Amino acid sequence: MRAVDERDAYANLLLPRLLRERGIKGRDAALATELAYGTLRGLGTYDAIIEMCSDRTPDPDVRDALRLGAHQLLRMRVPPHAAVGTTVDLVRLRVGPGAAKFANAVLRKIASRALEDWLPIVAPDAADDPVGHLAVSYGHPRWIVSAFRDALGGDDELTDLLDADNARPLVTLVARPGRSSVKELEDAGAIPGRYSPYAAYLPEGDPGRIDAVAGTRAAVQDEASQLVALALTRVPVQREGEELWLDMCAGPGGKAGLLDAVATHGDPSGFPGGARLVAADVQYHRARLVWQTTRHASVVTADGTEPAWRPGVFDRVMLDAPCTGLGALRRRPEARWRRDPSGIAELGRLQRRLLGAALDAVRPGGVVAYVTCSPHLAETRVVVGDVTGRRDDVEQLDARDYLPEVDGLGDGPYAQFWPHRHGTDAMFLALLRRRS
Ligand SMILES: C[S@@+](CC[C@H](N)C(=O)[O-])C[C@H]1O[C@@H](n2cnc3c(N)ncnc32)[C@H](O)[C@@H]1O
Repeated sequence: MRAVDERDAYANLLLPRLLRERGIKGRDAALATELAYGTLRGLGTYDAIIEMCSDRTPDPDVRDALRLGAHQLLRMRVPPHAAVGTTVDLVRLRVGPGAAKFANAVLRKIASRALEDWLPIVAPDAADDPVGHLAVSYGHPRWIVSAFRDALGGDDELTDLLDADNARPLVTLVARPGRSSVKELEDAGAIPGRYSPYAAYLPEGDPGRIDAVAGTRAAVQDEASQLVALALTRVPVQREGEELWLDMCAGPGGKAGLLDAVATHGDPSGFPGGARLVAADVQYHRARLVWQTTRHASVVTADGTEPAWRPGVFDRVMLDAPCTGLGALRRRPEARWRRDPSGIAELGRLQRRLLGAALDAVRPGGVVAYVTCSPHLAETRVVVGDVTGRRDDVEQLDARDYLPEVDGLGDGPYAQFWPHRHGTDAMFLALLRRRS
């Protein structure tokens, strides 16, 4: 908690390391993970309740301990005396006896009500301020609730989505075609995925212990990430001989890993195999990760907006654009509090430039997949609409036609995945063909 607050650490990277280093395993590791991730997700709600119960602003150390205590008292089945006792002990140890007394008083007030009784007190009234009400009740910043509501086109599924964001996601694996198989992952304890022919869900345990994952023949990859890459490979393009593909923003290499395998070995439900993949990323260290993940791809460090390749040479281009990542909040517990809507305009300019460059890179008749791991309209439809509106050489395909195994992707021509509908990240896909 302190590392996340003080040095912007990523909890999902730091915590597994801390657990390993300290030899914390099994149920203790599960408890520590729920404490850290659950507390970070619910910060907005807990801070509002803590403020209501305190007569002064707590120091950062004390505030983090109170947040941990609030999560145990309000959302976990920890007995109240244990939640209060351990939190007070922690404050005494880290800060001192005065602060421990203060923490004890605040926690006792928090413990006096259940979460459903606190929410009407701390959250704005639903009738006056529906977005503010949901923001506090479901632990999301207000601007994100608004963005989700706009992207969903209304309120009907909004609470389902916010709930899904607060739930622990299943670990999804991809068995890279030609290199591993779902059967191999099943033998290691995974369950076949719902949509992607290469997906398997791992109900428990560390994916790193699976041989196929350790050997990069399989990897951890969200199912929607797999499907948007497969959709790009399923669009027919007329070409005799080997196709040339580009993954323009490839780091760290999730989609490139799958594209590389399909390019080489083919996909029984679509592409027959026989393509070469060029994978680029502007950051050298991210390009290196792509290089480690792929087998046959040519990997380059390159800025997609200042291409290192000739225009009009690729048959298929994957543009998995840098974005806010609002579609993957369930994976990164603290991310929702760190993002800031002011960054969207600048990201939007980069997304437009990259999409223009992707369309220039593809040959007439070829196809571009524009993908974001965000459902925010300013990063999805608005970007695609602006860029295609300024060109007369682009035809938008109905992306849903290339994902026949998945329902509920929206009204088209885009495909929008949702955590509450599909159990995946909220990934967006537009498929654009360059006119011949
Ligand atoms: C959403 S991530 C891509 C994730 C990747 N496709 C995967 O599946 O693992 C976006 C990537 O774009 C890269 N990027 C940002 N600006 C870029 C640019 N101008 N040219 C190329 N890559 C860029 C970032 O370094 C980052 O690795």
